[in-house]
Amino acid sequence: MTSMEFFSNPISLAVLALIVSLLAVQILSRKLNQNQRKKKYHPVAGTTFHLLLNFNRLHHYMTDLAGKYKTYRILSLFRNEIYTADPANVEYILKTNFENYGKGRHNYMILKDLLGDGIFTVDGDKWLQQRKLSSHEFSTRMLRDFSSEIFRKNAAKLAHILSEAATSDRNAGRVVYDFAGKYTYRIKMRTRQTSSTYSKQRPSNSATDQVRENSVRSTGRHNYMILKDLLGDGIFTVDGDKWLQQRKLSSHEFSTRMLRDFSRSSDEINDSLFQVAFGIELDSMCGSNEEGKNFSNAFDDSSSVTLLRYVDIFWRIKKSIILSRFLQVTENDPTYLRDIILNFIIAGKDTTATTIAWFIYMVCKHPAVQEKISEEVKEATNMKDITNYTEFAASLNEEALGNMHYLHAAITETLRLYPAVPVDAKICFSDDTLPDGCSVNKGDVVGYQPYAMGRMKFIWGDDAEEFRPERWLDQDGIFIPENPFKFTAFQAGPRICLGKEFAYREMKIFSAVMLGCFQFKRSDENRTVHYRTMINLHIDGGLEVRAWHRDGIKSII
Ligand code: HEM
Repeated sequence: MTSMEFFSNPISLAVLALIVSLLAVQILSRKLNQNQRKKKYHPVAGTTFHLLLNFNRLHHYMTDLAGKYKTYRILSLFRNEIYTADPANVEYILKTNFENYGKGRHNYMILKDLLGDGIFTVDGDKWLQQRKLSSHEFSTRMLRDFSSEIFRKNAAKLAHILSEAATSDRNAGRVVYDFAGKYTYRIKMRTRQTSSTYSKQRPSNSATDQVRENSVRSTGRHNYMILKDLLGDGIFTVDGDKWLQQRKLSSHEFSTRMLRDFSRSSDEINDSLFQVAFGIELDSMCGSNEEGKNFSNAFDDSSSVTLLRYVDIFWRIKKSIILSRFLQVTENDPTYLRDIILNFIIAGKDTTATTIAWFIYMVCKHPAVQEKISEEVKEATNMKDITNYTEFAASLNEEALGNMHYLHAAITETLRLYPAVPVDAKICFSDDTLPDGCSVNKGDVVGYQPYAMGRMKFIWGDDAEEFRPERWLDQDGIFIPENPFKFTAFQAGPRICLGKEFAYREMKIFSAVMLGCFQFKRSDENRTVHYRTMINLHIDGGLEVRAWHRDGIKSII
């Protein structure tokens, strides 16, 4: 067969094509193998089974591994997990290649039942939108002043509780820890109140708007605007067709014998209404149902705030600055607003509460630090004799707080050793190589470890495990922040904690009031203090302390 005949024969051409493609596959796969062989991976330190076995002391276990390997792999059935304590790798995943490491579907599926589509669970545009809106809210002077006022008020309240315990010389119990929790719970109630109020804003379309316009005409726009946030388009706010429709429906319900008989058995109006309408027993009279009590209080507050609108000519301005941007964005999706709010509650609630508890634990272990903070607080507030807790708390203005460098350092040192978020996992979106030269694959979990990092000698020196606030101060006693990729308690990069300043303000006000007025000791110095393994680093079983009035402060109003 001549070459001409060979190339014009379809069978020989097909055979040739087959041989060429087989060769190509062989060459490619050899190259791929070579590449794979060239890839370097982090050392395997264990499996998820090992993490499970060490669950109760998980952070100790992971700290040991980080000390040994800096970055290591944990094998799991479905995906590799890579944990790093290496600041260069941390900077890379949190900042340099930020786009490639996010919450991902894995985190989203785990968290979404609790946190929905809030800032903690989403990536990309949805995250950016919430980040932008929240950053704006957090940077307002109004939020700063408003929150400081609440912190000071509640810190004074806490001082009264502690004073009572100190006077009666009984165990101050878990006052510190619980109060922090309760305080945030208050905020939660406020937020809930606001959210339930505002979530009454229904998705609007032109038809419903028209009905609304018509039905409010005779009540007067004035009343409607004042009442609609609390009462929406209910029977109290509307007229015309909308009122008639609700009136007819309710009259029918009210006239049924069943309703009459059922409601007769209840002897308290408020409660009965709830039971009748929704099947929920509020027990607002005896207060046995905590949720019911809180709901009733929140409802009363809403009612009072609504009435205030009739006399407060600034109510529209106030409304427009509270959550207004969030409301605009979520107008058609009340669930989204709920998610956003819930994420903020989760973000701010346990983080500061647990940190204050660890802080008190630390200053009990280090009485000299406790004394130094107390001195600093008195100096910064110019208060030699504290005679009134409320007055003292009120003296904790921005300037005074800004001068408390040692307190700032002690709180930061607490967070270095006991970070509220001890480990934080991202998902790798596409194959990548970390700065240490090791590869990570698409879908791998890549986590940084604030708890382990806070204890690494290669980051903090030989005294890494010691509580030493001085490490944060220069020779003039001025606080010097650390590289955020080494001190990762607040995360770092574009997704750094939004509430960092807010949290410091809150923690400094509470600590200043507590240590300015009282001396603390653990109730049982021999009891081992350990964390409980959960998302936030809680003290297992809480912290029991005793409080004494500081020199000269005995009975205080
Ligand atoms: C000691 C106190 C706090 C610590 C240690 C802390 C720590 C953190 C950490 C580690 C993250 C990153 C979580 C993640 O993306 O997986 C974070 C995010 C966040 N924190 Fe904080 N936090 C504290 C207090 C607060 C407070 C009081 C607020 C608000 C009132 C707050 C609001 C937020 C928000 C909104 C985010 C999400 C930021 C984003 O994804 O862009 N935090 N915080």
